[in-house]
Amino acid sequence: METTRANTKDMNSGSVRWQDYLELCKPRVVALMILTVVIGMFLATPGMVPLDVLVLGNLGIALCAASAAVINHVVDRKIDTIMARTRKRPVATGKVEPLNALLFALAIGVLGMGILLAFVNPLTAWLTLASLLGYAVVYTLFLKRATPQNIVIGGIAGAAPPLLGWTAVTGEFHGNALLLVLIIFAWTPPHFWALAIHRKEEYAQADIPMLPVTHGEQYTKLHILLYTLVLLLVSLMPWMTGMSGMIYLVGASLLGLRFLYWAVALLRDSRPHAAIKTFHYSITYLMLLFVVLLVDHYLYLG
Ligand code: HEM
Ligand SMILES: CC(C)=CCC/C(C)=C/CC/C(C)=C/COP(=O)(O)OP(=O)(O)O
Repeated sequence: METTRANTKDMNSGSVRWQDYLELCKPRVVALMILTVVIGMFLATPGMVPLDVLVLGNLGIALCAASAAVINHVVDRKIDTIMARTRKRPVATGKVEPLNALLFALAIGVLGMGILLAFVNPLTAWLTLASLLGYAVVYTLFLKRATPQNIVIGGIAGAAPPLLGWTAVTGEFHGNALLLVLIIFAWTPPHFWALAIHRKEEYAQADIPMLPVTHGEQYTKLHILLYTLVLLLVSLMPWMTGMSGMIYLVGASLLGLRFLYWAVALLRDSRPHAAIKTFHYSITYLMLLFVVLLVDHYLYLG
C-alpha cells in the first residue's frame, strides 16, 4: 500500500511541468477578470490610461488573482478528487505537492502586492488583497462548505476587478466603478448556479451545499431567472445614470434579453442541455457587455 502510494507520488511528481502551475492559476477565469480590470481602467478616464498603470496594474492584479486561485486548489484538494470536473487538477492528483503550490501562491501573491504598492497605489493594493483573501479564505475555506449562499457572498470578491482597475487609475472610489461591480455581483449567481445544476450530483457527492443540492433544481432555476432579471436591470444603470450612451443601451439590452431567454428556457426545460449552455452564455455575456461598455465610451453617441 505504502509502496503503491510512493510509486504513484514519484510518478506524478516526476512529471511536473510549468503547465501544471499555469493550470493552478485558473488562467481563463483570470483572463476574463483582467478584461474587466482593463475596461474599468479605460472607463475611469476620458483619455489614455498611463502605460505604467495599464501594464503594472494588470500584472499586479493578475498575479494576486492567480495566487488566490492556487490557494483554492490547495484548500479544495480533497473535494476536487471527488468531482469528475476537478479530479485531474495538479494538486488533487498529487502531481504538485500542496506545500509547493502554497509557496508558489505566496511568491506570486507577494510579487503582485509589491508591484501594486510600488508602482500603482495603496488603495488598489489593499482592495486587491481583500479580494484575494475574500476568495481564497472567506469563500473557499468557510462559505463554500457552509451555506448555499456561498457564491452570492463570495461573489463580492469576484466582482471587484473593474473597481480595482478604476482605483488603479484614479486612486479613489467612484459610483460608476461600483455600478460595474454590481453588474458582476448580479451576474455571478446565474453564472455559477447554471453550472451547479449541470454538476449537481458531483457537488452532492462531495457534500458541498450548493443551491441545487440543498434546495433542488427548480428552486435554483427560479433564482437564476430572478437574478437574471436583476442583472438586466442593473446592467441598464450605466445608461440610466448617463455613464454610458445609446450604443451601450442597445448592446446591454440585446445581451440581457438573450440571457433572459436562456434563464426562461432553463426554468421551462424547453431546450436540451440548457444548464450548461446558460453557463457558457454567461461567460460570453460578460465578455461582450464589457467590450460594449468600452466601445460606447469611445464612440459615445449620447
Ligand atoms: C464567486 C464567484 C464565482 C464562482 C463561484 C465561479 C465558479 C466557476 C466555476 C465552478 C467554473 C468552472 C471552472 C472549471 O470548469 O474548471 C467557472 C468558470 C469560469 N468562470 Fe467563474 N465563478 C465565479 C466568478 C467569476 C468571475 C468574477 C469571472 C470573471 C470575471 C469568472 C469567469 C469564469 C470563466 C471565464 C470561466 C471558464 C473557465 C474555463 O473555461 O476554464 N467567474 N466559474
Ligand atoms: C484578487 C482577485 C481579483 C481575486 C479574485 C479571485 C478569483 C480568482 C476568483 C475566481 C472565482 C471562481 C473561479 C470561483 C470558483 O471557485 P470554486 O472553488 O467554487 O470552483 P472550482 O470547483 O472550479 O474550484
